[in-house]
Amino acid sequence: MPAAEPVELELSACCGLVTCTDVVARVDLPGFDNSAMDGYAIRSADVAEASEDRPEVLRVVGEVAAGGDAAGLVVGPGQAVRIMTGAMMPAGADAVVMVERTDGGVDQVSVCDPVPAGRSIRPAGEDVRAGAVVIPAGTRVGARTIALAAATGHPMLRVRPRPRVAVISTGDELIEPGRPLRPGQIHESNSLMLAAAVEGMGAQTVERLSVGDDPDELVALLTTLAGWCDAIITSGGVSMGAYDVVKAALAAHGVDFVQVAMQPGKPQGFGLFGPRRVPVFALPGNPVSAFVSFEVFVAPALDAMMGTTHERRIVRGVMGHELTSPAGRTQIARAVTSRTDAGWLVDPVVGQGSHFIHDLVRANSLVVVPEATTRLETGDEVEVWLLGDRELTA
Ligand SMILES: Nc1nc2c(c(=O)[nH]1)N[C@H]1C(S)=C(S)[C@@H](COP(=O)(O)OP(=O)(O)OC[C@H]3O[C@@H](n4cnc5c(N)ncnc54)[C@H](O)[C@@H]3O)O[C@H]1N2
Ligand code: MOO
Repeated sequence: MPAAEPVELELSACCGLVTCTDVVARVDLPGFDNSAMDGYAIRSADVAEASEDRPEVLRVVGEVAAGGDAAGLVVGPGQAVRIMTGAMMPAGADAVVMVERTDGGVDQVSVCDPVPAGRSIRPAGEDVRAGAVVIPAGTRVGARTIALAAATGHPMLRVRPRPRVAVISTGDELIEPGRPLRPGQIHESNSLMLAAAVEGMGAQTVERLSVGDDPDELVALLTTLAGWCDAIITSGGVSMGAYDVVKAALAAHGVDFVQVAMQPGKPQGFGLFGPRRVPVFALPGNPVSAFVSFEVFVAPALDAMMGTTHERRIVRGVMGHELTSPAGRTQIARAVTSRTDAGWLVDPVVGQGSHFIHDLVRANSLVVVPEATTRLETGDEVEVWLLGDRELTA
């Protein structure tokens, strides 16, 4: 999947995106020697003999707060300048004594402790030097990266734009959650799940729709969406049923429908639709199948469009109980995986059918059972993909 052309975006719009040039610090961090404490800038030699019983008394010759210019201030022998956290150090001072270790005086101050030279001073450039690469190209931007870019003087970052993704659920049986169900109907959940998964990756869900089993309507909708979206995800209608609308509608439009040796997620469709060759991921309708298909096929593609490689958190775990698996298909089982003293312990959830949404949410991981394995015993080693979210129910 080709990566999108880079754009310059304001920092506030960059969370979840990937940088495509090195970010070079425009300023030192800290930008100037400054105080780490509210207190007094002093000369350490002046307070070398100070104690609770015999405090050193210094004359306060000025005050500097954060944002104030200390250029006109000089601390001479026997003198102090009142200083606030983040304020510029005045010339002559080589340490700061925190206010709690003084009497807090305004015209003169009694200091109860000796402080070594350099105490409570944050030197210029201690954290970052101007000109240093602080955020390499290819970094996924998060809250902390945004802070670093801002602090080093960058209002914008060069990133790959958020892919604009349309999510379409298909099926005459689907009813918006909250609306009453007639016999045979169910609440639509896949479009909401897939839209959230898209957003969770840093991509953007620009349309979320649920349509019925009318092939012409679906083709017309995709034709419109493919005029401006970057990717389209459908769910349902890809299997062998008489009303499998996605397959019926899109097979004639360059979308291939295949059976993947995987469970869940056996029936899949993929193709490039319309003149803009927009990728269409036609996922199966069973909710667990749709989720696993997103993880396996869609997430890596969206990451590639955003200019990065999809990284899974893979660990080796040990089965906490047995699990059967279909022959000839790689099973992506759902499990609760926990870290123990002996390593990662893997407990597959009870409901491994493709319709068990509650058990999908109970799981915090996916277990990869190889195609040739039909049974895992307690104690067998397996590959586990830890899911990166914080969804966990009892
Ligand atoms: N004869 C065969 N039947 C089926 C096969 C097969 O090989 N031969 N494969 C099964 C497998 S595996 C899967 S997975 C499903 C995939 O079916 P579809 O992609 O055609 O999906 P639907 O039939 O439309 O729906 C399946 C199931 O999921 C529910 N669903 C659909 N969309 C949503 C939604 N947006 N939100 C919530 N639930 C949804 C739907 O009501 C069905 O229960 O096919 C098997 N059949
Ligand atoms: O592939 Mo289906 O997804 O086994 O339930």
